[in-house]
Amino acid sequence: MYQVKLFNKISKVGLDRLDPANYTCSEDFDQYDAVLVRSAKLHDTKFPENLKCIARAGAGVNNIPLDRCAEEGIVVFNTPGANANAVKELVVCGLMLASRDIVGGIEWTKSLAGTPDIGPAAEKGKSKFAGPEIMGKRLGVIGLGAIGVQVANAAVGLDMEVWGYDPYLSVDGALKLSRAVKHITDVNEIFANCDYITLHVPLTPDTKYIINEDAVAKMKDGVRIINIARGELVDEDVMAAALACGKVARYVSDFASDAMLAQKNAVIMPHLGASTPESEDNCAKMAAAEIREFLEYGTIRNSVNFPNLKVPYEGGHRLCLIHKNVPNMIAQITSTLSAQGMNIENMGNRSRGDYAYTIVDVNGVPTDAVLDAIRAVDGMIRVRSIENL
Ligand SMILES: NC(=O)c1ccc[n+]([C@@H]2O[C@H](COP(=O)([O-])OP(=O)(O)OC[C@H]3O[C@@H](n4cnc5c(N)ncnc54)[C@H](O)[C@@H]3O)[C@@H](O)[C@H]2O)c1
Ligand SMILES: O=C(O)[C@H](O)COP(=O)(O)O
Repeated sequence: MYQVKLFNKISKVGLDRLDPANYTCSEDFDQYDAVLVRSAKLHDTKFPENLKCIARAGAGVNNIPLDRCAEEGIVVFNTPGANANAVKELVVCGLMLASRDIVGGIEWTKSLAGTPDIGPAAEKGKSKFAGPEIMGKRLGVIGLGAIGVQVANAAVGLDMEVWGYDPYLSVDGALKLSRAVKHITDVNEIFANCDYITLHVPLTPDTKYIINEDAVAKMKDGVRIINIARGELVDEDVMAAALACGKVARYVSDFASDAMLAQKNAVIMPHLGASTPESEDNCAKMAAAEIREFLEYGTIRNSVNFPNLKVPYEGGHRLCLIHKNVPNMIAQITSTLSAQGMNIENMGNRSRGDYAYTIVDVNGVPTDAVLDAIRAVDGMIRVRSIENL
């Protein structure tokens, strides 16, 4: 029986994919084999020794200590693209919120409740909330991954002129991107030329404060910025000053902070990007499938800290080995197994940065002595023997 610790509320549709005959899910476990999480911060969480994997039902993994997990042989997954449509829809809404003062207008209209002749009174005040159309304006999309591509294509459909920047654009992303999107290779061109800028990069040490004093100084007066990606991508001191002087006409963000809530021209939402039943279900289903494939077969799919690897199972007993990516590991694994009298029926190996993953199917159930001998190989991080495969 595998125990799955829930650090956030996870859609039932996903939890239902974890067969109760083999899995129990709870928020209360101290010992657990797997974690299901959304945005809960795990940096200060001490993980139990039996934790094997963490599945983030969502895209951003900045809430998870990826390096520590890699060192401890804990595989971290996310669910690429599973909430991209939900975010794209909120960004389209964000373009409108960044244009006309829709929120201010709604609040003001509410304040008229009970006013005699409310219709004409509302008409009289509406010009305060007017703003430009997006058609024909230039939108800069920074980050062309699952979300950025969808946002860029949707904005083309709304007759915007779209510029896109992503130095690591994948082949898949390029194939999905509308040909009408102008590919930009220097982010400063986006800063200098766009009327609207939307952020779709992960939060990493490289992207923190991508919107900083230099970037804002290059921007057009009255630029409108949408940030449904992460609050820390924007230096809020800089943004507060830019909003106060009108350099940035409006900032639409999905991340609350006192500094931004104090700004008249900031529209702040409570991290609503992925909060649709469809995307919550999609993310939870994908995350549950990743946990099952890993715990039951050793397959790694959509990991953010280990290589992906699937070895078709054709019989034998499966060993899953997480180790350092250093010379001689495979030779040591195979020679250790053969010294213990075991034959390798099938195997696969992939590496990623400092780490590697090997799946070995052997011709019998390894004894504790065999497992201990493999554990003793220099550079080995974790040895798991899959029972009942
Ligand atoms: N508000 C929400 O609820 C919500 C929901 C989903 C995702 N997000 C955020 O959006 C981010 C992006 O999500 P995604 O699903 O598109 O992820 P993704 O991994 O598919 O795309 C990220 C893209 O950013 C690119 N990138 C990385 N560094 C870059 C840089 N310095 N400049 C330009 N591009 C760079 C990558 O090459 C990749 O194509 C997530 O990491 C998360 O922080 C927020
Ligand atoms: O990175 C993500 O997927 C989003 O920020 C969604 O976070 P949530 O699952 O906490 O809504």
